Amino acid sequence: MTTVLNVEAVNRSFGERQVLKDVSFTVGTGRLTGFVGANGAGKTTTMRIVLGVLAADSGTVTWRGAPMTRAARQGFGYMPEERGLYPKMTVGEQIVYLGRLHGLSTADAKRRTTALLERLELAERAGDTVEKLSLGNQQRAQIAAALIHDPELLVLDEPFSGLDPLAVENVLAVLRERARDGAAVLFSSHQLELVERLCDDLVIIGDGTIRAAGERTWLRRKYTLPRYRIEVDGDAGWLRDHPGVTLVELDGATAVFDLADGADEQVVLRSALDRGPVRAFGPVRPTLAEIFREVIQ
Ligand SMILES: Nc1ncnc2c1ncn2[C@@H]1O[C@H](COP(=O)(O)OP(=O)(O)OP(=O)(O)O)[C@@H](O)[C@H]1O
Repeated sequence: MTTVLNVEAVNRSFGERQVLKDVSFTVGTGRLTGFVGANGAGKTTTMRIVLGVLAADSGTVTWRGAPMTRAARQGFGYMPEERGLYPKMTVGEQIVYLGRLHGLSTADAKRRTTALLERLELAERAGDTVEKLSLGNQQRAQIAAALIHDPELLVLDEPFSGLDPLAVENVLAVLRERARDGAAVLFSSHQLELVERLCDDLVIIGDGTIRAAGERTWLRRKYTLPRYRIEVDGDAGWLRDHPGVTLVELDGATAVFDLADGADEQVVLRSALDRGPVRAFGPVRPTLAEIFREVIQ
């Protein structure tokens, strides 16, 4: 991965209220980076600053190691929170028009629009005005608008909200293709299960402060408690009296337990094997929702 976007020590206030406090994180090429946080945590404000729609009070945003320029931003794709397509223009015309604004020839813009609408399963709606589309299809049209010029950086504010599960899969596949082709993708979402499933990297913001950031698998390991799950034949109740073990859950043959500092899970496994077959044994990794709850406290 190559880090291309670097947000460093960004602060921003509205009136007396500081809504971003020393916000720092990076976004790399070829990766999907999920930006998660509660309502009002500062996601949209951060994205607007990255896109230059809003100025930071202090701090820097660099692109490929250099200060952000207007030219660099022209190569970005942005799907803002307040969706901005013209309601009375047809979807096809609108995407072609946006492609032209980004410097594409008419022929190229048309060719790309056809391919993109096809890929987003919106080809049949190309001749419809935006106001006639369902909300989910309007959303897909917005995504097409952000993608028409093959942006190097895609910044999407809640791209999955309001999409049905099949549309989520479709949009997700499209974003993955873009990442695979070398784009950097940053998107915000409230849907933690979704973010957990699809992101390579995560940035968690709470009350204007970055609470955790990094590779998803690394974050999950980092926040893993010394917690284990075991499944045996018969009853696992004997674990209750095992040194170093605190039972969290016991359901017949299955148990979840925490280990005291310095205790060795292999000792517990051996004790279990001494009693009979062990069907499953391993660490319990926290879900993103659990990490989120922990770091947002
Ligand atoms: N133009 C503005 N003027 C005053 N306050 C603002 C402005 N824009 C945002 N805020 C405040 O800044 C805080 C952060 O808002 P922001 O929209 O960045 O959060 P968010 O994480 O995107 O939330 P949501 O998930 O609800 O969209 C909020 O308290 C919001 O009310």
